[in-house]
Amino acid sequence: MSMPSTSPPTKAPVLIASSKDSIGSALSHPIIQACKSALSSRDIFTIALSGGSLPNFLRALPTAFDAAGVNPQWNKWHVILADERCVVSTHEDSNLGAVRQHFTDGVAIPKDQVYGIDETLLSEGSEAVARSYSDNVVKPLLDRSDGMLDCVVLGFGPDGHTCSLFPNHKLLTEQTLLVSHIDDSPKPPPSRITLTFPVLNKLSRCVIFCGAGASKSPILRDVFGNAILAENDEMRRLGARKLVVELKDPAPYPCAMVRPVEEDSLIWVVDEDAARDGILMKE
Ligand SMILES: O=C(O)[C@H](O)[C@@H](O)[C@H](O)[C@H](O)COP(=O)(O)O
Repeated sequence: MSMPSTSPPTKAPVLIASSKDSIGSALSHPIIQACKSALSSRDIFTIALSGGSLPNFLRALPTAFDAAGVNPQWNKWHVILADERCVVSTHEDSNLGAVRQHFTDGVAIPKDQVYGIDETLLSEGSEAVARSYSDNVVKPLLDRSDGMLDCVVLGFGPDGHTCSLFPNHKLLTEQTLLVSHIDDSPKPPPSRITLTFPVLNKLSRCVIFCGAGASKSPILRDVFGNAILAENDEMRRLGARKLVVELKDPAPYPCAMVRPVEEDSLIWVVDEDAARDGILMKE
């Protein structure tokens, strides 16, 4: 289990999958570790998931658990959304819809342990939706999980946003709310709810970033400094390589501002296309 630390990390491991097709198995590795660690201490595994391209990568999880010889104990999983668009779950923009379609509908996580927004509040606006998600979903799960989410799996956009925390937006300075609303998201749709930095940096045992494709490469180039190869046999088996990279200061984008203070609690998983100009050239 990770030990509390007093200062944010200055380095992070990066797993580089050989292609977009194999990123799911590389991503599964730290999720399996987080799940094992959580279930060895508690009877519950709490995980927050982004939307975008991420849910599709999670399709690899059941096979990866099998290959690792680890029982996922799906009935103990509680899945929340790192951010959600203020739409009903059947809408094509719904992150819950994508998470269900690509991941949770295919495994034995009880449906009532995959937590969407309260759609009856949509007519009242995004602030009411965010408050309800905080009070009725996030806070109770934190209580059941000894005060911290076990695992948070995030995407990052070509502008460096993560969750619905966008560059230069006032939400970057939110200190109090666990879940906030946003009505001017530069990425459509404009109305959303999102976990905030207090959750990502103080109340998360493990944060995993995942992204594929050349559009992510300039972001990685700005976020990371020097890289050192830290390959190991386990990574080779997954068709991936492991580097340890410096995190540049000051953090240039919202995704780089995620620096959970627990030791070994931040990891990035990308494919070769995303890493090519941003990381590999610094090896
Ligand atoms: O609701 C959202 O818009 C997502 O949760 C968002 O934060 C996403 O993770 C990034 O935009 C990366 O998306 P891609 O992986 O599709 O580039």
